[in-house]
Amino acid sequence: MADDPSARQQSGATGVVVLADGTLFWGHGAGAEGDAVGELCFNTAMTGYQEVMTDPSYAGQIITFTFPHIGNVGANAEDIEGVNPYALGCVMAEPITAPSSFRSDKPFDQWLADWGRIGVTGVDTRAITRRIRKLGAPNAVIAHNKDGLFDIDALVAKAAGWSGLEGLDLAKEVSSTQTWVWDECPWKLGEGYQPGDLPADAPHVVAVDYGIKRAILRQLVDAGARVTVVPAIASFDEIMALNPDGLFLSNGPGDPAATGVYAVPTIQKWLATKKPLFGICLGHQLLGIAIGAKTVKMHQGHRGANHPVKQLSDGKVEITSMNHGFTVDADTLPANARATHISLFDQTLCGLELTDQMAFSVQHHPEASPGPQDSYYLFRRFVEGLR
Ligand SMILES: NC(=O)CC[C@H](N)C(=O)O
Repeated sequence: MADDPSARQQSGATGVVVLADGTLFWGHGAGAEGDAVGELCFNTAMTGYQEVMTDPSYAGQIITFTFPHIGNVGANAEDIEGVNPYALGCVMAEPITAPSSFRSDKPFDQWLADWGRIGVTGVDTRAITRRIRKLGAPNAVIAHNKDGLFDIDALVAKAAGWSGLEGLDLAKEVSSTQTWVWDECPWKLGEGYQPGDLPADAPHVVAVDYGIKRAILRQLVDAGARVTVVPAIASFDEIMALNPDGLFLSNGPGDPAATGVYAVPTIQKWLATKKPLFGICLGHQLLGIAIGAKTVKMHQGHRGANHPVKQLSDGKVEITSMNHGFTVDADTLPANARATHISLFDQTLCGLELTDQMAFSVQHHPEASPGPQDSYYLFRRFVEGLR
């Protein structure tokens, strides 16, 4: 008898996560209806689901939240890291929790729907996480239909037919296309985001936007830098025309090797000026490639807000926020670079610096949002180096 996909529907299910190998995780749809294909990952942060969803580095990815109380602080217009959600959707264990926060404008479910993002709740997120840990991050489709109508074979084919994140330059897609000035500091209770108000002779940082998080921009300003943001494809000459004291390379989505095709020549020209450089996450990976190191795709990636990272100079451990699926292979660092930080979860490289000029980068997210603030010192170190 011919296979009947409808026979494989689960009664009452309005949402499903479909892996490329045909594995199905049934649940209840939330947010927008429809389907989206990308890489399925997991994030272990206990707070900050809205920041996570709007981090441009999550473009092309579907996030499984391992923390069950998603929705408890609702959604607002302030806690966003990019202009809209970049993650394709999210998978949750429990129904979305009703908001209980004075800062909430709307329930998370409504926010997802308003932005056209799909959620699936009631899923065994531990089973997904165990599977990713064992077998790596799969390509998958997340789908929501309020009548429970899914063409499973078509969804499996869509997941299996997606080319995957490797080789994908997504930075160009999420980057701003214009040059703009950022002048805002972190948020204060009762006051909101603070103005930068920096003197005209404060050091000037040009930040290359490969998918930059707003929290990074706020930390740079808070550390005392005037910041101009340029598109990912900005040329060396365009950057130099802004007369920067330092260059910042942002976080961003996709495969660093693919973005490196146009980013690396610009970075190499900057390094030749010997002026300071600081990179975060994708920016760290791009600096790595620019100095001749190699990046590799990780088995499962690091995504969460509790990742211990050791500073190799003094053995200090900082608890960090992370979101990456690629890593710089420490064994490929050139002679004029050294490892500065490593992950205590798997010893992967988490920071590097050049020994003959001020250029350094970290794989984790010192700006947090969400996550611990142990690594804020890196922004001060960079901006002090510009004076
Ligand atoms: N947050 C980031 O900048 C992510 C960098 C890169 N896209 C990765 O997944 O490793």
